[in-house]
Amino acid sequence: MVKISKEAALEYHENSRPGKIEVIPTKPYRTQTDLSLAYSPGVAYPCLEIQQNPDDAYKYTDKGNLVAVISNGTAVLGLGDIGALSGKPVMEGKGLLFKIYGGIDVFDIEVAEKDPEKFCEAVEKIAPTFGGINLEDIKAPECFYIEERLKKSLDIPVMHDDQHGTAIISAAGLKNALEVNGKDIKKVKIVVNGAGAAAISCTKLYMALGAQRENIVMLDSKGVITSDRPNLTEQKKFFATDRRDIHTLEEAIKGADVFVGLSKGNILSQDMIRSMADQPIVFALANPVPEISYEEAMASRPDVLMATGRSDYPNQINNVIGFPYIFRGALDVHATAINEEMKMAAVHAIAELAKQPVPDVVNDIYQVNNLTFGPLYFIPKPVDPRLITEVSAAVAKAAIDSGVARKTITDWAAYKNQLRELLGQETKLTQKLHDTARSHPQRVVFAEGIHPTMLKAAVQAKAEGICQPILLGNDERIEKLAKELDLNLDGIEIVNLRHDNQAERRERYARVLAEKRQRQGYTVDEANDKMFERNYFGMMMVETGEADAFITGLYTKYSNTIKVAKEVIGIRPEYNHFGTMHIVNSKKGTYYIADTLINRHPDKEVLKDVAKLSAMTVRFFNDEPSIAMLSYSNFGSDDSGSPAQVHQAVEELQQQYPDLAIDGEMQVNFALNRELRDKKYPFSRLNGRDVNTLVFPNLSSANGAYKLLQALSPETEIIGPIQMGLNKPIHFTDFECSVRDVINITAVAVIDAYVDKIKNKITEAE
Ligand SMILES: NC(=O)C1=CN([C@@H]2O[C@H](COP(=O)(O)OP(=O)(O)OC[C@H]3O[C@@H](n4cnc5c(N)ncnc54)[C@H](OP(=O)(O)O)[C@@H]3O)[C@@H](O)[C@H]2O)C=CC1
Ligand SMILES: CC(=O)C(=O)O
Ligand SMILES: [Mg+2]
Repeated sequence: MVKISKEAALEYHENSRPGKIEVIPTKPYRTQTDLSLAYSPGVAYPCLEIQQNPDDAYKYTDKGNLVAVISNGTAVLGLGDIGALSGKPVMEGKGLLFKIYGGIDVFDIEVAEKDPEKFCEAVEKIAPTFGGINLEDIKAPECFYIEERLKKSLDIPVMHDDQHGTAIISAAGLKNALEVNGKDIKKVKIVVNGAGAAAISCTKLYMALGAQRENIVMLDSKGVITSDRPNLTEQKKFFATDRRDIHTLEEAIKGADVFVGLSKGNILSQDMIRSMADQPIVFALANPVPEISYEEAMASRPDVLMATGRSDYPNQINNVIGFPYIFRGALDVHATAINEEMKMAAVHAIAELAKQPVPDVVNDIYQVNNLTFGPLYFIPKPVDPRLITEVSAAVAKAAIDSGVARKTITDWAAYKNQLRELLGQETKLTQKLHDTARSHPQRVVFAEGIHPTMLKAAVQAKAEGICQPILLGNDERIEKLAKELDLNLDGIEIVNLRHDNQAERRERYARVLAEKRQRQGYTVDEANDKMFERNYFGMMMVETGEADAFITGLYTKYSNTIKVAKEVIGIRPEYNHFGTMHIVNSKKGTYYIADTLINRHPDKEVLKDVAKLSAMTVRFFNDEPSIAMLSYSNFGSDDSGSPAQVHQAVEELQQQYPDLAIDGEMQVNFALNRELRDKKYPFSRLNGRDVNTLVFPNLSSANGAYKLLQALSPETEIIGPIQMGLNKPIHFTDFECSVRDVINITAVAVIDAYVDKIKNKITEAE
């Protein structure tokens, strides 16, 4: 677990430039025209439109995606009343979280005003700027009045995050923790330490989930809140107990099932936890120092179900799991409020998500093997990419159903896709690939069933409906690994190709292969031996039609796989070579790069085949190829060696395919800059066209190019390698590829297999 030092935290905030956020323009601004549109005179037009119709502010400004994080600094984390300015790092932090998790822009606004009336007036005056208001770290009881008044006076969602954000997450956590220990919310005894903004709101929500008021004891800085205490605020009075036998936390907590701390650090002892009932739930949520440290709580007794507000321990119950997504959903339907229905929808969506298999990206970030629902994982991690789709969609839907939405959503699948895209989780192309594969799932053989990445990918691809996986490998070892990784193998076939029960199959495959290659000196005995190798066996499954596609490469060297593929599957009759392509999905657009893996030193003929295969593959992805044949010279400027070979390949291809948009040789900058190319080389066949396909002169340059992009711009998605030119859908993976990479390739293989089947049907019909 990461330990943070004061020095590191201060350096983080100071370094490169002070603070954590900045404002970035979203429209072009480089030319005189751009500036005239962005500002005077052009800007006057949207102003006048908004004057006519105020709702147009959502159309012409960032209002609909802009939230104010507003605080007066009176209850900053558990640090207390440290003042508006001192709270600014927290508010900037919230801004950062809104942006990275919800794609929402934030202005943090620190108002140096403790008087609730004056504070509300200030907020009301600046409200037109925003699509929503997140009140933050304002102390109780003032926060209750402030929120109520602003909710009434403003027609945009207003939420005091410390109250409702915390309530939503901790209610989801409580619901799930009670599922882990099997206790009934209606019967559990709950001690809430703290009676401020967060504590009051959390406890109300637990009651909405079924907790009984008579089972709840609340404490503030003076001890147990009993009904005979004078001068209780309205909120505290509501939770005051009639019991007279308890005064301190130590007395109150005896025999309790649940402790919720929303007070301050280090006030809960190990003995107090030991005095609680079986399998006690301890939520020590004060920040930054919890009511008891995670280590101490865990050491107090073995059956404790523990959560803190911090990111460095298991079960982080922190409003960050809620506010970005709650506001996202509310903003997307132009909600006028965040109401009880929306909050409850968020509780259930968050609780449900913790029970679903965890995506690899989450395991990777936390450097764990497999997070699974249970004592150490009963609340989703803040980095879970599914939170935005599940929680925001649930909130938006509840807003529509409860009548506070000014805009409706009907296509929920499209909305979820849009949310994924917003955070760059999925580009349109991968979505399209997955959707297409899902509509025609095929039988895919995964060669390395015993590799954790491939096993996870196969299970996930099955769960997503992309394919019916067949795993090659030792069934006992695969089952053991699946158990360790907590993967469900239901409905997944495992073929132990070396087992006796596969003898008939091996012999049959050997006969087919030997017959196919008898003119290349193959004997049945030799072929029989080869069937003990997974690449031979797996490819034969596809060759004989017992499977539709094959994925390999996590263990095996390409040179070996290529050799086997050529022997077993063979190259398409109209070509003499095959190759691979990588698709690069960048902010600038989608580019197809070839040949990235196969042909080390291509001659002119190989280059021609790679270019033709690239054109075919780009069309396969429903794009029109516009091909630049690359080199380090332009259109004959160097007439020897590698450029000359590219030059000649282009000449022959242009003659053979007069309609194909292809030209070269050219340098990458001319390929990617149409204006520059058109100006300098107006004769080019690519004149007026953007290039989308880059055929490199050799393997080193193509391979280096996509790896460079991968390393320099992690936000760029790279799909591949995509095999082109073999007779059947045999696809390769990179050694170091992720589960997601394998799933993407699986989707390509499935589509490839489906297209093959259609083509075969057409040929048969003819
Ligand atoms: N994990 C999470 O997501 C969140 C955690 N929090 C944490 O919860 C805590 C409270 O925040 P918030 O409600 O906004 O602040 P408030 O100032 O509104 O409330 C603080 C409450 O704590 C009580 N308190 C202080 N000391 C003690 C003590 N020794 N024993 C019992 N109660 C005590 C105060 O009592 P009194 O009423 O007598 O003054 C008050 O009721 C903070 O540590 C904050 O970081 C808050 C929001 C979200
Ligand atoms: C998390 C949070 O909002 C707080 O501790 O105040
Ligand atoms: Mg807070």
